[in-house]
Amino acid sequence: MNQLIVENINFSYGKKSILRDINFKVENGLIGLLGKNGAGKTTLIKILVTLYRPSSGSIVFNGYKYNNYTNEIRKYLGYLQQDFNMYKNLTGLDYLKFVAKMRNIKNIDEEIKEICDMLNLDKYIKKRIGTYSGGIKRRLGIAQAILGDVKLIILDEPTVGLDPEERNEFRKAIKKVSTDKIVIMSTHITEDIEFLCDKLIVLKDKTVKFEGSVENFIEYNKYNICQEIVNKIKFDEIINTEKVISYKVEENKVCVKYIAKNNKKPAENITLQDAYINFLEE
Ligand SMILES: Nc1ncnc2c1ncn2[C@@H]1O[C@H](COP(=O)(O)OP(=O)(O)OP(=O)(O)O)[C@@H](O)[C@H]1O
Repeated sequence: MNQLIVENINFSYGKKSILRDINFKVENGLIGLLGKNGAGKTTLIKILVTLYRPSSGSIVFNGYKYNNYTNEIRKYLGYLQQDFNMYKNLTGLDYLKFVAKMRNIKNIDEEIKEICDMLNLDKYIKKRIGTYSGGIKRRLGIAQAILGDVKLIILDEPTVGLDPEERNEFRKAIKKVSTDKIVIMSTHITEDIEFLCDKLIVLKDKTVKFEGSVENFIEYNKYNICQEIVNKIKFDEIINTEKVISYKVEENKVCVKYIAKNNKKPAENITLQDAYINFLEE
């Protein structure tokens, strides 16, 4: 079992404090890192991939302390950055071979074949990257991130710009990859992780405000969400007086969910998105 322990991390850009007392512990599986735009996800990711050094705190991966064993840790790291771009004139296969050589991988052909099978890339791999759709490019991005003996994979907003079908393909691929590795994926889109991630880490006010399962996150928030089925007149009243999370029009009625602190009858069928909107309001 792989293990990443982050303790009391602080980080500032100059005098601007971005992350404060970041603590969490993760093991194998898919971990969703959720936070609003600007919450500090990319900054935290750059620390986790050893590009930035925190001003204080410690990170330990499988017993290796980040500050003391940066080179060892890099051998186990796979990273897909937010603005990932590849050489358009290379084929996917040439690109993966290039990455494999840089990482000193021995059984290059075997390993590339295995990864392409897993990510359904075989059909495209001999074509030039310039001809790929956004979704295939992103899957090639994952392929390069998992080549070799990587055990900690970090993906920064990997679903941005993908259409719904590509998102589904991407989700299937990433779930497969995360069975025997730690995969941390940042996003501000709750749908990306709702039914997939084994653990959720939510960044808010510069720190980790929640760490646990999606189910626990929903449970934690549900007593602040009220659901009512009302007529349109009542709905107009609610929308003017309450913080509405979501609503659905059903014939002459509207099913509306809104924030209502400490309410004894929580809404049913609360989604991660509903819970997250309430959490951001707190
Ligand atoms: N190089 C930098 N110098 C100064 N401030 C920065 C720098 N990079 C980011 N910031 C600021 O740090 C904060 C956190 O940015 P970061 O990119 O880590 O957030 P994020 O959660 O990844 O957001 P997004 O989803 O928009 O990428 C923002 O206020 C941003 O403006």
